[in-house]
Amino acid sequence: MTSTIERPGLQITGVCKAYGGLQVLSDVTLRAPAGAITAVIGPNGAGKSTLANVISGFVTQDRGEVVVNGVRLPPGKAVTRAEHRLGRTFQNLEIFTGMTVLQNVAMGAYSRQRGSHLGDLVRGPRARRDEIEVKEAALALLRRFRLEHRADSLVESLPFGEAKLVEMVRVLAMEPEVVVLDEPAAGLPPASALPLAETIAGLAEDGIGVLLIEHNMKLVMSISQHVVVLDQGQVLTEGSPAEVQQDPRVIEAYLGPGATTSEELTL
Ligand SMILES: Nc1ncnc2c1ncn2[C@@H]1O[C@H](COP(=O)(O)OP(=O)(O)OP(=O)(O)O)[C@@H](O)[C@H]1O
Repeated sequence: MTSTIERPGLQITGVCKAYGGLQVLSDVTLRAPAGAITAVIGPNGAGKSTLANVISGFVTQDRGEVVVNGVRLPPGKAVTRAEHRLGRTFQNLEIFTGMTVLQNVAMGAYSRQRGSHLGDLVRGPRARRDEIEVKEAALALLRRFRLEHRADSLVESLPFGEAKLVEMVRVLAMEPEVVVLDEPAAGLPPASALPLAETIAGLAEDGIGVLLIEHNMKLVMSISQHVVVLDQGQVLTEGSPAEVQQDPRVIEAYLGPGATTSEELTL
């Protein structure tokens, strides 16, 4: 595996975005290096989802750039992200209903191949070879995440937690260098928190740069190496989980002026 020095991961520099008169992101600069979990936290409306949308090309920034391993990503072009090895999960689950779990995961692998030889996928012996490879890779991922018994189930028949895991596995099938996880714990029962934490930590151990956008502070503080706090579209502060939890500005941003307890940030 290449070293993290050769693969610097995700770099966001000076990103600005306004909707009408509302400045939603102001000069946001942060980095999510390969092999580590970088969390973005902040109160409701801080701009976290907008930032995820800018990174993944669903929203076009007014200024600033998004770079993955030294390559600048074209603003507002979500379809290019797979070829730049950037994957993303969504706050509101994005899965392909009407398809099986295996087909969902295989779609991730196909999107990786799309740039190279999509035409071949629908004709010729190479197409059949590719199809077999894609299926085997998808099955291997399902085994790794203990989902192989669900391979032939329609994805909409799964419990919510497993469907979310399928979404993540589909992203991994793209063999991403960087993943943006938008509130992976949202809607999950508390019992799912530990396996989810292990899954996300495993991505970083595999060398992926993880940008984790999350409201669940216990999850964030237990697995992140670096935490960036957004407030009103600006980076309020950043540091280790311990530093951020103790920062009076962070406590105030979450709990209001005059607050002194960090209880809510350590839940
Ligand atoms: N398409 C849009 N048009 C106008 N305003 C928008 C649009 N998208 C987001 N906003 C506004 O931008 C601000 C930031 O929203 P965003 O969803 O990015 O925040 P967030 O930190 O993800 O919030 P939450 O934690 O509640 O998901 C909010 O005031 C929101 O109303």
